[in-house]
Amino acid sequence: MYHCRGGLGFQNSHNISHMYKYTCGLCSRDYIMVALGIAWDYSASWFGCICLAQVSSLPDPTSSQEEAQSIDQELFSTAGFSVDQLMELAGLSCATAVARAFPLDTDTTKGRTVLVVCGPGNNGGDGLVCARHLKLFGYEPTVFYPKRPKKPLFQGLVTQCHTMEISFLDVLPQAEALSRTFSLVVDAIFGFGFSGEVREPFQSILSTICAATIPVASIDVPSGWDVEIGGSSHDLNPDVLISLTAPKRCTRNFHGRLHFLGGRFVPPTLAQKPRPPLSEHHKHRALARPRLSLQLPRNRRRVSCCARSEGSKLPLMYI
Ligand SMILES: NC(=O)C1=CN([C@@H]2O[C@H](COP(=O)(O)OP(=O)(O)OC[C@H]3O[C@@H](n4cnc5c(N)ncnc54)[C@H](O)[C@@H]3O)[C@@H](O)[C@H]2O)[C@H](O)CC1
Ligand SMILES: [K+]
Repeated sequence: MYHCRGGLGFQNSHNISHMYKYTCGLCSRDYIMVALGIAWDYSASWFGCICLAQVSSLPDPTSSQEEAQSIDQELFSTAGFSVDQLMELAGLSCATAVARAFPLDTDTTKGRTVLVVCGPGNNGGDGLVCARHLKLFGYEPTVFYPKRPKKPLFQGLVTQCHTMEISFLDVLPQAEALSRTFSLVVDAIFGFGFSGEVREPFQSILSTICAATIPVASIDVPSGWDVEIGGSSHDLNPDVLISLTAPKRCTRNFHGRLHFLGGRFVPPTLAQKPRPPLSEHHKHRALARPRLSLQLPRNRRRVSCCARSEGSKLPLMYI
């Protein structure tokens, strides 16, 4: 399949001799259309135009929920990482992305106050680490952590936040007060472990965040979105998304301002492996081994052709 459209689908045409230069309305690449055969003299809009970027030749740069979970397991097993190590790197990359997307105004305290809302799983753990690093970067993070797992890992992260003099809220303010008090919400409620309908108290929490007028930066997955499909118009609409390890399928429906790819811990050997489920990959006929847009060290961006989040057309910023 090609990015195939009639002339109306393209913008910025100008005549170059007998060829026409177009920008593909789907992938924004420039390409030359040469008029072919009997239709040589006809107007460009008459033609069906073929963008040389074939849809099927681009590897799918996103990972399914199952793939994300299997990569996660491999990182812990064959790659020898511990969860707290990965969480530290994930949380640090989230704080770095937030600092890039919402830089501090050095003259005022404007934009310093960040509310980090943490969920009951590892996504929430990333949020706690992110809060700690934000504090070190000069922000004033506050954490709301309504469902706290009893595991030592999470208890330790809470203690670390307390030691950093990060305050915790007992109750989430109403949307208006929240928008007045904070400049930004970091959404660390759910990541790739989310499924089904959002249960309380998180349904009400998400409604409040949606009703607030301040920007949201989501960690890994916009909370409440189906990891594969995405969200609806009633759901969270984050300004910034920080995907971890690999963008999930739902990021095709992300239309925010900035999309980062963080979590710099994937060994190249793991990044180059084809991913299950193979049945899905068989759909991409032109490619025997589709590769994900996995996070690699800066000097080894072997998958840089995927550095674009398909669907949203936003460039991925490696952090
Ligand atoms: N390899 C990596 O990229 C790493 C990513 N990390 C982060 O970990 C999360 C995934 O963590 P996990 O604990 O598996 O899942 P979640 O945090 O997304 O959520 C699980 C949590 O949520 C509850 N839950 C699930 N569905 C619902 C629902 N419908 N309503 C209410 N509650 C729900 C469930 O019971 C659990 O308690 C990943 O996204 C990254 O952010 C790691 O930090 C490092 C490695
Ligand atoms: K999230």
